[in-house]
This record gives sequence, structure tokens and C-alpha cells, in this order.
Amino acid sequence: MSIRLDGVGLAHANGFVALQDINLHIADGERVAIIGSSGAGKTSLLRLLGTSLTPSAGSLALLGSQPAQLRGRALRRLRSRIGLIHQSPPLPPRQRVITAVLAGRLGQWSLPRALLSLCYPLDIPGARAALTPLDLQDKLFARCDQLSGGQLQRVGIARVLYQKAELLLADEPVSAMDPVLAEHILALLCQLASQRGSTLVASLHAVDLALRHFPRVIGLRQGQLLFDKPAAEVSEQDLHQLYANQSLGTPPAEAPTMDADSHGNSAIPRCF
Ligand SMILES: Nc1ncnc2c1ncn2[C@@H]1O[C@H](COP(=O)(O)OP(=O)(O)OP(=O)(O)O)[C@@H](O)[C@H]1O
Repeated sequence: MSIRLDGVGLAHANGFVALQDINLHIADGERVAIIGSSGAGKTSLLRLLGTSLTPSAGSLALLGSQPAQLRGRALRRLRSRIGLIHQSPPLPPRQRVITAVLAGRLGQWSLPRALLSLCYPLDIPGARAALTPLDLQDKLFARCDQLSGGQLQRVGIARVLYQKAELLLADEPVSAMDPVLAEHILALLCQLASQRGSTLVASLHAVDLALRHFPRVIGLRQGQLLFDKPAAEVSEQDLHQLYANQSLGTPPAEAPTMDADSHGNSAIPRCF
């Protein structure tokens, strides 16, 4: 089992309760999308799974370990098995793309090797191989501040592919890409995760992408699981319930566009 949350709650440092009573079991190699409106708790959940936050209630197990019981080297070892794909990858602007990609394995290397790699890239073919499927091989020696937002997101993906993480956590991994590229990169990410047997959990605002690329979809609303079901079973009613927002009231203009069938019946909302 890659992920096991039992009765997990999370209160942020200011006391705000972002997650409540989350029960979630994700098997090795599963691909799961998390959807929900802004502020529903998707990033908070991913940060828990990435061990940068600790549950304030319940128990969390990742890759067979309980992070709350680990310290020092054991915690670092667990983290080196988890790959984080950020919406805006925290890459130093002056860093070269190759260094950013190779940093994926810093947690797996000895200290001297890690330090050496920061000064002089040790595995140029490995970095190129990670960038090639993302069509960024020509940016190998570019500086991160010379890349667009979508290119930076792809560097972040190349980095975790190079890391060979067993558990991939992606927070809005394609949000800065155009629709065609987003579709392609998400398909690629799913394919590579599946080929490697890695578990993939991704938060997405684009519901259509979540339903197309992920066999299992979790709906998070106000910090609680509203549904957890196969993508094929997510209904229009589920989505309306998930995204209903009383506090916004009636929109000033027309309601968001819905897909419609040939009879004009609305189907699922495309994107929120
Ligand atoms: N560090 C923090 N301290 C206090 N409250 C926080 C913190 N981070 C998030 N929150 C609050 O927790 C709630 C959930 O935030 P979170 O970022 O997890 O939502 P989200 O579903 O990822 O939203 P979005 O789709 O807009 O990124 C929000 O109400 C947010 O204001």
C-alpha cells in the first residue's frame, strides 16, 4: 500500500482546519486524481502526503512507513522515494536546467557526490534522457529564469522522472500549459508512472483531464472527501455538488459553459 490515511485531520499553524477525517487507501501503482474547488484542501492533502506537513489527527502511512515516527536519515530516505511536482517549481532562477533535473537524486546520493553534482553536472546523459520525452532536451543548459511557466513545470516533471520516485505527487502539474500540451504531458506522466509501477496522485482543476487520464477520482470539498470512485462513475450530480458554492451567489453573467450532447443536455463541467 503506497498511501494509507485513517481519520486524518490537518490544522494549519494558525489553527485553520484544512482537512477533516480523511480515510484514504491508495495501492501501489494506482493513479488517482484529486479534484475540488479552490480552497477545498487539495494542496494541503498533497503536502501531508509529501511529509512537509504532519497530521493533527489520525494516522498516515506512506510506502509502508509512518513518517511521524521517523527522524533524520530515515525520514530523508522516505522523502527520497517521494517525488513532488509543484504548480510553480521552486527552482532558483539562475540554476541551469540540467542542475535542476539532477537535483532529483540529491537525496539518494552521498554528500560529496551531491555537492559535486551541484557544481559540475555528473550525469548529462541521464538529465537529457529525462528531458527528451518532455521535448525540452534543447534546454539542457538553459537557465531556469529563461524558461516559460509551462517549460518550468516540465523541468519539474523531468526532475521527478530522473528521481525515479515510487510515489509521485503532483499539484496542478499542467496548469501553466496550453490545452494541447497539457493533455500530452499528462498522458505522458500517466504512461511513465504506469510503466515504472509508480503511484501517481495529482490535483487538477481541469475536471475533463482528471476523468480522462485517471482511473480513480477523489472529490474534496471543504476539507472532507465528498466522493472517492472510479472515473467512469463520477456523475454530473457529483460534480455539481462538489463545485456548488453558495458564498459566490448567482454569477453576474452567464453560468460556466457545460459540455452538451446532441440534444442540448448539459453534461459535466469542463473546467473550473
Ligand atoms: N499555511 C497555511 N496556513 C493557514 N491556512 C492555510 C495554509 N495553507 C492553506 N490554508 C487554508 O487551507 C484551505 C485549503 O487550502 P489548500 O491550498 O489546501 O486548497 P486547494 O484546494 O489546494 O486550493 P487551490 O485549488 O486554490 O490551490 C484554504 O482555506 C487555505 O486558506
